[in-house]
Order: sequence, then C-alpha cells, then structure tokens
Amino acid sequence: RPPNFPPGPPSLPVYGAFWIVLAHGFNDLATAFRKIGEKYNTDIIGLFMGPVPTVVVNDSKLIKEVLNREELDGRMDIILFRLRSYWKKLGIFFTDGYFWHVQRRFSLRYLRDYGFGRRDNTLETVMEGEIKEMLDIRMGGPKYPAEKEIVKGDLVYMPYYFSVPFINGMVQVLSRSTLPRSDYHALWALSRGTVLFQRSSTDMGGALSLTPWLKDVLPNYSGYNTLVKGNQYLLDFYRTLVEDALKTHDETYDRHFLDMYITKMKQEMKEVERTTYSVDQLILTCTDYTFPAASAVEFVLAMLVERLLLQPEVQDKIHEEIDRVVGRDRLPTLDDRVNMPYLEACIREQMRVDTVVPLGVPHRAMTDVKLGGYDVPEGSMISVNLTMLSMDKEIWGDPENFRPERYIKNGMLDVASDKNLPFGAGRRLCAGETYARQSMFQVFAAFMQAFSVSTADGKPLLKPAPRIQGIITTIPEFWVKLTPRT
Ligand code: HEM
Repeated sequence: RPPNFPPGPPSLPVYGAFWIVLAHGFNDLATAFRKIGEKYNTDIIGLFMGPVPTVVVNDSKLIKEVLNREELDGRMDIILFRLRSYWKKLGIFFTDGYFWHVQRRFSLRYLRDYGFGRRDNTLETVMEGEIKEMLDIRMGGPKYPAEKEIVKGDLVYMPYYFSVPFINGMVQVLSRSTLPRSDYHALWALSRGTVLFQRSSTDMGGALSLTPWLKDVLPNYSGYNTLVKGNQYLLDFYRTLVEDALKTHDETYDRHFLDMYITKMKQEMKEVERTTYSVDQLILTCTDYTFPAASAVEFVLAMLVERLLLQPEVQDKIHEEIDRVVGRDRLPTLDDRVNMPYLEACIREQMRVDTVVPLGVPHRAMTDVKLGGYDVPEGSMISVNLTMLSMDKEIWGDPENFRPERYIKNGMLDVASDKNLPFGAGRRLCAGETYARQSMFQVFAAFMQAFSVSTADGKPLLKPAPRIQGIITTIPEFWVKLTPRT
C-alpha cells in the first residue's frame, strides 16, 4: 500500500480486494462499502481493485469535496467504457481532460438551442404530444404489435410504459424529429438494451475490467456479450441518424444539433491539426445523452409507482394536489411545477430513498492529492458512496421513511432542505439534470392526473421488490393496474 493510503481491506492476487468487496455485499457495492467502512472504522476506504488504487468515500462532507475538486475530475480508462465506444475513449461520460471539456461544453451550449437544460415551448409541446400517446396506449388499447408487450387490458408494464416520452424528447433535442407511434417498438428495444447494459455492469467495471482477457475466454459468462449487445441498440440507432444527417448536410443551414456538430467538425478538420470532433464522437455524444434518458428516469418513476402501492396515502395527496392546481380539463405543464410542491417532493424523495446512482460515476485522481488527511496517488479511482449521503441520519433524521413533506415549508417546495445530490456536483455534474427533472415532472404529473394505480392482482403490496444494482438502481419489471380517474 502507498504510504498514508486510507485504511481498507488487503489485496489478493490479480483481483486485489475485489472478491473481498463482493463478499461484503454481492451485487450491491454501495452496501458492501458501507460495511467495509464500519469494519475498518473509516469514512474513507483505500483498497486495490486489481492493480488500481481505489478510494471510496463514505462521508457526506468528503463526498461534496471530491465532487468539487478539479484534480479529481478524471475518468478511468477501463474495458467497460471502451467496449461501448468502438474501443476508443469517446463521448462525455467516460472521457476527461481537454477532450471532455471541449465536447461537454460544445454539446451543452448547442443542445440548449433546441430546448435542452432550459424552458422551451417547442420541446414542451413535443413532450406533451408524446405523453398523450402514452396515455392513449392504456386508454385506447394497443394499436401496434409492440404495444401488446406494454399494455394488457387495464395493466401496463413498468418501467417501459414511461420510456417513449423521455427518449423521443431527447431524439427531438438532438435531431429535431421524433419517431412516430408506429415506430415506438424501436425505442422500447433501445430502452431494454440500455437497461441490460446498466444492469450487467457495475461502476467499477467488475471482473471484466480487472481481467479483460475474460472477454475472449468466457464472453458469455463474463457478461461481455451482454454488455456489447445492450449498447449496440443505441449505437446503431444513432449511426443511422448521423449518417443520414451527413449525407444531406448543407453547411449554409443548420437544421438541428447534428448539423451544428457536423459543421463544426468539418471546419475543425480543415483548420485544426488535432481536432476532438469526429463522426464517432458525435454518435457517442448522442448515445451518452440518451443512455440515461432511456433508463434512469423511467426507473425513478417506476419505483415511485411502487411506492404509491406501498403507501396509498401518498397517491391520495398527489391526486388532491393535481385536482386543485390543474383540474381535469388540460394537461399539467411545467408552469404548474411551482404550484405542485407535493408531486415535486415525491420525485425528490424517490431519488433519495432509492439512490439512483449509488456510487456515482467513478472519478480519477489526475494528480497526487490529499483527501481527508490521507494521501491518494495519481491515477487512483475515486468513488463517492452517495447512499451514505441520502441515508445520513444526521441530515434526514428518519432517512428510512419515504416522507415527501420533509421538503415542504409553508406550503412551498423548500429546495434548500434537499441536501441530496442524486445528480452529483461540480464540473462533472449530471449534464441532464434539468432535462431529467422537467421531463419526470411533466410525465408523472400527466400520468397521475389520468390514472389511479393499484396492484395487478388486487392485493395490497406489503414490501418493496428487491433492488437490482448495476450502475443505477432498478427494480424488476412489473405490471400495474391503471384505472382512469373519473
Ligand atoms: C434520475 C435521473 C438522473 C440521475 C440521478 C443522474 C445522475 C448522474 C450522475 C450521478 C452523474 C455522474 C456525476 C459525476 O461524475 O460525478 C451523471 C452524469 C451524466 N448524466 Fe445524469 N442522471 C440522470 C439523468 C440524466 C439524463 C436524463 C441525461 C441526459 C438527457 C443525463 C446525462 C448525463 C451525462 C451526459 C453525464 C456525464 C457528465 C460528465 O461526465 O461530464 N443524465 N448523471
């Protein structure tokens, strides 16, 4: 161990402490690291994942420090990230340094022009159209074959029932077009693929990243084939869109974000010796922005639906608020957000009780750093255990309870009382936070205005389903009964 490295479990040959970590919580690394922290009586754990020095931070204050320190803004270069991007370091999520800085800044700057990360009438209207289709799939029944897998009589399939508005919203932001209802099957396939990827991987890359040769020896058993398959839907989808945009590109007129990127790329290729812009990077940028829109947000809502089955009084309060603020004659809009603190608080509370990204996305120390009094060498992987923040007794008092009222003061949403950081913080802050918060509100408010939810078998739900931990927290898919509200 390097001198003054944080305390933690010893290393075994090849895998370092990897198997020891799994022994503390198989398939739930955040819990495993909580237990390890308790065992070694430390808020900051040092261990080796294979040969890589790794630090896991279990303390709320230190978590904020890690997220806000620029020297810790790097990303790891592991097989899990490369296998999704043509074996190169591409995209936004898993790149760092100058490349990441330029590409993140360009994408956020120009996606804004198409409504991303702000209020935008066009995007809200498109979302509203998608939400109406979503409601109609239940109200009117299936129109196309793929819809039969999403709705059966009065039952709908979670989380995929929610997927299309989120994904089509992102397709709109990127390409100023959406897939029509007759093509929704492609979006569901894309969402299922993304969920497959999310569930088959852990933040730290798992055994596959520590011993990459497993992909050649045990491609199925190591999970390699599943990961490649899960990612392929998104890559293929965007390669087709981007190639289409390239064929019809006209430098004098930008139709959408893809055109803006292509114009910039062509200009840089002429003028700059080593450009960060490329066709593959554009495909990975689109993939990175769609990946969480096709998985994280719909699972937050699906778990919230499960919560309504567990605590029916929450559903009653949501209905009361919607009826009072919006009524039944129009769909809720983002203007209603400020007047619907309870529904907003439910979404916040859901992201807290089931920490969406339990270990964040791992960072990398780009220089030697001092952290919590310990020395962390350059190249170390650093993970923040966000469950320690979202379940911190000192912050929440009763973290185990789902209690949206904790964010409401004098009938208003008190944002300052939400100390949770589901989207991270600092320069690596989730690039889709605003889109996620706005779209989850729009979709869920319209859903709750239209329906009452109850269990598929009519019996009360007594306990939550076991969670599946990958990069994000998910629950097993489930059917739920939707009764139109009269
Ligand atoms: C409930 C929903 C979501 C949660 C909880 C969430 C959370 C996070 C977290 C924790 C990170 C890593 C921060 C870090 O590295 O420290 C992240 C990164 C990111 N998120 Fe989200 N996210 C959500 C939805 C979305 C959506 C809908 C989009 C896109 C539309 C998105 C786009 C991104 C991107 C591009 C990054 C990479 C940022 C970077 O590395 O510079 N996220 N998100």
